[in-house]
Amino acid sequence: ELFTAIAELEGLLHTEHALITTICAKSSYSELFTAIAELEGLLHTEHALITTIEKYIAAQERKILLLKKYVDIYIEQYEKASQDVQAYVEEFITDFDKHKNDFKFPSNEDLNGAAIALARLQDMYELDISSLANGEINGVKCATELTAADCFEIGRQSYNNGDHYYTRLWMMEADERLKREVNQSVARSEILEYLAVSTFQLGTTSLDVSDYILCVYHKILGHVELALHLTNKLLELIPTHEKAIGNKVYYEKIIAKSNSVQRKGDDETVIIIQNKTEHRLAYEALCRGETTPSDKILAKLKCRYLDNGNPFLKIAPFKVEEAYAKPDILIFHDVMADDEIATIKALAQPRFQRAAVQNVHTGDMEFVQYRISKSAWLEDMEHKHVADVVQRVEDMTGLTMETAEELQVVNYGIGGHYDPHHDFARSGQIAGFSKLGTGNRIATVLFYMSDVAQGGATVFPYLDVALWPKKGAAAFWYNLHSSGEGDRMTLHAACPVLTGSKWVSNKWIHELGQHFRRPCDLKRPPPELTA
Ligand SMILES: O=C(O)CCC(=O)C(=O)O
Ligand SMILES: [Fe+2]
Repeated sequence: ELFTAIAELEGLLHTEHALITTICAKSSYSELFTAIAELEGLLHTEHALITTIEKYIAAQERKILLLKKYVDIYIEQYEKASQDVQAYVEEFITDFDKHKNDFKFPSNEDLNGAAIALARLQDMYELDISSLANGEINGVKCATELTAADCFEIGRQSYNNGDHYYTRLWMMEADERLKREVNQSVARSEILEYLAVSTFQLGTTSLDVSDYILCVYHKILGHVELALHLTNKLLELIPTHEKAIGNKVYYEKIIAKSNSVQRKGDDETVIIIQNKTEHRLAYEALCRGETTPSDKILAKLKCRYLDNGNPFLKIAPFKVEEAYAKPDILIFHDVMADDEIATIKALAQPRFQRAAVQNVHTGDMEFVQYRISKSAWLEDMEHKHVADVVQRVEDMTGLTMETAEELQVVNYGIGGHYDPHHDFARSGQIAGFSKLGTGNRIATVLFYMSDVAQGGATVFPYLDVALWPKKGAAAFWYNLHSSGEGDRMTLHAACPVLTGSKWVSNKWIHELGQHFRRPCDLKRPPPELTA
């Protein structure tokens, strides 16, 4: 800015000089008059320029003063440290310890949770590790590139989670990246150590990568040989590495023993079969947007305006889209305004708690891997916007809100999800809401308070339905048959968020008080649909 300003000023001076020369050279008054007027305008410009430059200089002087202040602090610290380094460091650590709660650092638990979430995303969305490490998701650049040390850290966390499959993959990526790094971010010996151990472990155990995946490792290539090979490489780097020396002896013993037994084949490939259940595969494909209901089912679905006989809604009816029929899943478009969403988010955020579930044996609240999100409850009275939204649910559904639960606001970060579940409580099950004496959760209204960049669909695995979050829209379905029995077909899930953040709010409507609004039906549901 200074550069531009000075250049302008110079130009201005030239103009001014030329003008004065002209004025002096001319004798006509009218011309002088015109020239003076111009000169006045010029003076204004000049004044504005001078003020700007003065402001700029003042700002620079403040910066210099700030820098000088820091340099003084550093000089003081440097002098203190050079007198007695040890005392200085000790004092620093005690001081830091005292204040560490004032800062927010990611804990080991955070790091661990991040590694689990990453494995979930890799698995669910079939992400390629190298592109991920390049900061790309599905060809879109989303983040900065990972260093070998970053990949190593993810691998280390995977190892701590007992996930040798991903440990191996991340350590291999770390090793690849290390080859290209000028300033090596991690020691190769550390990578090799984890690589060897995870290779060995992967061969000896059939492991659960997640609840649903059973990896079967075929011992075609001796995993022990591979682990030994990696350990030898490690020993080339650090011949005195105690653990490696121990492992080498151990692996050699196993190989010697197995050599005396007839080896089955000499095919040098590692085959890992992911043996997921059919249900799990269908769920994952649905989350990736690969499946839809059949054309026959889709052809019957309609869009319509709905006023439920309400005079106000005659003027501005709800825009309703059918996402599925029997069980009916409806999408209401534009039922939460941007300012309502902003209010609800702002009220919920300070109260957010990580979703926890009660342990049936101990009664303790525990964090669970199948539901990762933060949530808070809002009362109608807290804000007009909350009350308005709840009234809207009554208008949309025709059901009373008297016995409904408070509005639950939920936020999912990257990797946040909720595995397939029913919203109703099964008979005999003690869900938190069962104690209310208002009956079961007859229906759900799920508001979308954000779009989601990638992932994060609400899916119904039995129906092949995927609802993609659209800010301001809401989904509605009955969880119970009109007989009062749970409708098993309403099984649904929140797919992991791949990029972006997902905000929703749930309004769970209860049975009590709905008898005239949704009359009971003694006809039992068809047997295949009974829970
Ligand atoms: O977030 C979603 O898409 C679904 C949430 C849900 O099913 C629940 O909270 O019960
Ligand atoms: Fe749900």
